[in-house]
Amino acid sequence: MICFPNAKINLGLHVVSRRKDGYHNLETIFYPIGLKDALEIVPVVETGAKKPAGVPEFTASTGSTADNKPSPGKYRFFQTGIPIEGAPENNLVIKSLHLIATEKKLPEIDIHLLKKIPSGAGLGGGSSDAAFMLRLLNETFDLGYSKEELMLRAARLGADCPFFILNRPAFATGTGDELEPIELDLSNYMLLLVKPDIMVSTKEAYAMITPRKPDLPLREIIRKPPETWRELLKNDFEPPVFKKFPEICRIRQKLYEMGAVYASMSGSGSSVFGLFEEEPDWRGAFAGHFVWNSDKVGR
Ligand SMILES: C[C@](O)(CO)[C@H](O)COP(=O)(O)OP(=O)(O)OC[C@H]1O[C@@H](n2ccc(N)nc2=O)[C@H](O)[C@@H]1O
Ligand SMILES: Nc1ncnc2c1ncn2[C@@H]1O[C@H](COP(=O)(O)OP(=O)(O)OP(=O)(O)O)[C@@H](O)[C@H]1O
Repeated sequence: MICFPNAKINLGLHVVSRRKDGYHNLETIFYPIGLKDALEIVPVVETGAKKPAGVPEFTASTGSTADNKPSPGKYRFFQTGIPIEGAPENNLVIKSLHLIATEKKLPEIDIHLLKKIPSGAGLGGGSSDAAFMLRLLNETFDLGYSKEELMLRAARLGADCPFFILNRPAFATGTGDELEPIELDLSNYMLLLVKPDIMVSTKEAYAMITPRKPDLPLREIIRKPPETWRELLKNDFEPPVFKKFPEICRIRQKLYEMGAVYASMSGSGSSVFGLFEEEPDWRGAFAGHFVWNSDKVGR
């Protein structure tokens, strides 16, 4: 079975307070977007033990036998597309698998991850893969977890993960795990997403912030038309991250110069998105950067 883990953007983000566990309470709006990875699991009985055709690299062997044949209850992990930092066994997809394997008996599987969502971008790419892996295992092997049970398990894998189980526009509080779906439709806007060649560590970004109560609650701002957001909707990560990486600030400025109704960094960066009423002339405008566009936000 195959699925397509999507990215998210944050519409406003207030870091409200520091918690005793070292994490932070925040307020943000999560909005799913159409930039997607592809994630497939195939029970080995269907593929035999051969390496799948067209996959250039065998990237992980944890749990496999020396000749790369999976042993019972084990897996093989194939990753293509954008390379992912770190050892394959630390991939969030594998962490999801391990989490479920502590509770349920799973057959041997081959896992294929095609990475299209850049990392260190504030787009939640790794978190989405983790959440979709939980969903995929649940559906493929009929494990019987409810959505709420999956969300609780997702929260153990990362603060952004529960959102991707819900995967619809939501107001988030707590560490990002308390989610309330909201009615918000941006499909009349075009989205332009720009990710410079800068990786922002989420942990470091939080360490640069002095938490504070927001001037205006996000819930109120988001009800106003996007044309008013430029003045009202703030991402608390922007000032410290812009100071450290002025190029990210320049990208936001450029998106406004190109006519964006609203432009902001997503999450802790480094990607920046702009909402447009009409498609701007963006081709060639961000040479050397990762650029993605969609004629309807959310599709
Ligand atoms: C910036 C956001 O993307 C906004 O949606 C998220 O808050 C980040 O969520 P995430 O990447 O899933 O975060 P995790 O992988 O759970 O945590 C990475 C690090 O970020 C910090 N962290 C994360 C979430 C949070 N509410 N408070 C934190 O202080 C912690 O230092 C943690 O060690
Ligand atoms: N499946 C995965 N895809 C991407 N990164 C992964 C994955 N599994 C583990 N990681 C690790 O997580 C780190 C952060 O990747 P991620 O794609 O979640 O970026 P992010 O933009 O920081 O996300 P967020 O919006 O949650 O802050 C990567 O540098 C990588 O080491």
